[in-house]
Amino acid sequence: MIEQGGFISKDKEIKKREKPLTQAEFKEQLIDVGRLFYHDKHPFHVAMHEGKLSREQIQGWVANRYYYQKSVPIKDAVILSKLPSREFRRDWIQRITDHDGRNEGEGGIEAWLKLGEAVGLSREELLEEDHIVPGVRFSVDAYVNFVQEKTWIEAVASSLTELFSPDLISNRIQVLEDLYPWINHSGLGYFHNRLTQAPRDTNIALKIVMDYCQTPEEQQRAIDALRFKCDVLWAQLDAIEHAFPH
Ligand SMILES: O=C(O)c1cc(C(=O)O)c2c(n1)C(=O)C(=O)c1cc(C(=O)O)[nH]c1-2
Repeated sequence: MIEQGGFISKDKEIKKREKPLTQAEFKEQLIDVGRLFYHDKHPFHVAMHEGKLSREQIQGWVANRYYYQKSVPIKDAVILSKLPSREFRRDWIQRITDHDGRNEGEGGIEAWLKLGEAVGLSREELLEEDHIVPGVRFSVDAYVNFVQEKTWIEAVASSLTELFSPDLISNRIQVLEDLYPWINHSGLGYFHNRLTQAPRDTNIALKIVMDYCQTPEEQQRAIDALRFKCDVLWAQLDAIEHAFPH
């Protein structure tokens, strides 16, 4: 099904389909994209989970991913502005509050700054963005541009990588606690919070995508959007790995 170089030959068949996939087939296709292309399989994550990353590599990852963290609520604000109903907006706005917080000292970005401190980086270092490498900036910006340029439903579909994040993140918490004893474990709150936030968010997003993608073309565009997002996550790790080699 997957060819080396990243082509799913199955996709070509779907593009030619005249009938839409059933709901079950459509969901299976989405899950397949994650199974094949999600960043849990990236060599940098694999090395992290084997306890093989140095302090500098962990710090490089945390400092660079700060750029993703700070950009996520911006892309969600773009999606919010495009959603077609107040019911959808009521749900989606929660994502922005989760990251930005309602008050000073709250929210996911704040929690990420605390993670920075837990791995030995000052808040200032993260906020100044001195360690962010071009490939990370480019890939994250590509995600924000994608949701700006594409239809609202493709933008929603691109968030579905989070279907796959709870397994990765719960393993990551265990790994960071067990294999990196120099990290201050009280700084891992960000990841604990995502374990409830991500499933809640993806239940909503998946239902919207399943309900609204009815034609073969709409279904294919959602699958492609999810594949694009996997590439965004993968490209970030490529850039981090290159800047902080094993
Ligand atoms: O640590 C991870 O592996 C990971 C992955 C993802 C993802 O799969 O997109 C997100 C996050 N974390 C995350 O923390 C987060 O807030 C988030 C928001 C989104 C999104 O696309 O809206 N993905 C992710």
